[in-house]
Amino acid sequence: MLELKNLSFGYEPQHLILKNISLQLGNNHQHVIGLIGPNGSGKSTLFLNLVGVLRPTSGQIIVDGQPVKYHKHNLQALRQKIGIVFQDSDQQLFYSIVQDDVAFALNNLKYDTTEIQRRVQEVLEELDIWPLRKSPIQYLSGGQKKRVAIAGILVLQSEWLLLDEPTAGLDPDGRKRMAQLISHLVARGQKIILSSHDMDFMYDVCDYFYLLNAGQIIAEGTKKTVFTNQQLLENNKLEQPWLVKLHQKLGLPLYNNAQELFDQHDSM
Ligand SMILES: Nc1ncnc2c1ncn2[C@@H]1O[C@H](COP(=O)(O)OP(=O)(O)OP(=O)(O)O)[C@@H](O)[C@H]1O
Repeated sequence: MLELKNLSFGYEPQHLILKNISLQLGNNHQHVIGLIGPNGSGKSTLFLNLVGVLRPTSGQIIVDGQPVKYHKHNLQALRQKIGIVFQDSDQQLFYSIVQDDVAFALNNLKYDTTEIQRRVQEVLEELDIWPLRKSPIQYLSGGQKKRVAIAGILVLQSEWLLLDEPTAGLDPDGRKRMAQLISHLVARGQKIILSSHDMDFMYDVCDYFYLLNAGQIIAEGTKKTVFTNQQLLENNKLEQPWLVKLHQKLGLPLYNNAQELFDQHDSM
């Protein structure tokens, strides 16, 4: 479990971006946790605190009962426990050949060569980019780069995966594949925290939400609790997902995802 205890953070100490956040992630069968909030509310900053790239100004992060320590070897262990995929894939790719890039962290951690090859192949196949393994990264499209960046984290087999704006720049097919990838990862036990402004996507894939505004968690709950509260969404400049609009404006049942709606329609 990940726990934040009175966590505050400021890039400058006198100007706090995250303000006294306390929460427990991974409780109550939460598998895909959505972090939502308007631009500049602190979502990426919170992610960077969770993976130890940024150090809280005050308060603590506790991972499986142990407070995070910021020595180099502790941070290396933390990154094997919590992997992050940045919004901008260019931030985490080294512009080498795909398979070398994906193997980079495992090489750094001095894994055995056979194990590295096995994991890299497994993940590239899983993400459907095995045919690209020998391609130079600079020749890939944005969506392909995103998958390579995810592959480079998945090979670490971390318990937690943080995805910052995973659908940014993806076409509808890429977006659909991302949703499929998330459900596939969750089915095999991966815990995911993701942040996105695409509320339809978030509604589809997440099972619990935290709403961040001006560095504070101002609401949390299931998709039903958060997304049927129109005032809360308006106050925080968030779009209501189309399935919730169908429910509230046309009186349809509140479906969990589009597939549920279409299955229901087909069986009529
Ligand atoms: N490196 C930095 N130095 C100083 N201030 C920063 C830095 N990075 C972010 N900020 C500020 O911190 C605040 C929160 O930014 P952050 O990127 O965490 O928000 P966000 O919720 O992820 O936003 P968005 O939805 O636009 O991606 C903003 O006011 C931003 O200007």
